[in-house]
Amino acid sequence: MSEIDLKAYIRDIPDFPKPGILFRDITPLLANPHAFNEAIDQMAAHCEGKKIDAIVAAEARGFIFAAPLALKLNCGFVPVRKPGKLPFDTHAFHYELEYGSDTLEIHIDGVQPGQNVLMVDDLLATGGTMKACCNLVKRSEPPLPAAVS
Ligand SMILES: O=P(O)(O)OC[C@H]1O[C@H](OP(=O)(O)OP(=O)(O)O)[C@H](O)[C@@H]1O
Ligand SMILES: Nc1ncnc2[nH]cnc12
Repeated sequence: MSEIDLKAYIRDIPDFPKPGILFRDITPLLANPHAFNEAIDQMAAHCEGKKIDAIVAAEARGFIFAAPLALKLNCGFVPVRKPGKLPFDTHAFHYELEYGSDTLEIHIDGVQPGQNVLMVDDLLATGGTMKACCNLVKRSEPPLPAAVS
């Protein structure tokens, strides 16, 4: 059992970036290697006994947790990025955020059919980013070829 209270490393900033938003600032946690490591360990503990082939995460803050977790779980890391950043063919999904809207993209071959995928992010607010990532992964599964007999 850890002695580290991870919540103590998350700073609340009222009215950022807009009035009415309580921003959960994770930079104090990232600045402390013990707290950061503990956060990754706790995420990994949730995955114990599960077969995970790939982690999908959205830039930018999702990457911070997804990359070390992928190494720890010995699985692949599939980036979801803002438009125009991925060089190969992409699927795109438009979604609403707590303070705006955005589009995210994934490479069409980022996730292979049949893979067990873990979605990772630093935080859920409306859940819009997570939902967008789920939609992108669903679209990555090419339809099954028609069956003939
Ligand atoms: O549940 P939601 O309402 O979707 O909000 C959570 C998302 O918002 C933040 O990302 P943001 O788009 O601000 O980008 P950033 O990671 O580049 O800061 C955060 O890192 C999550 O991905
Ligand atoms: N309240 C919040 N704090 C930090 N990041 C966010 N992304 C979306 N909503 C957020």
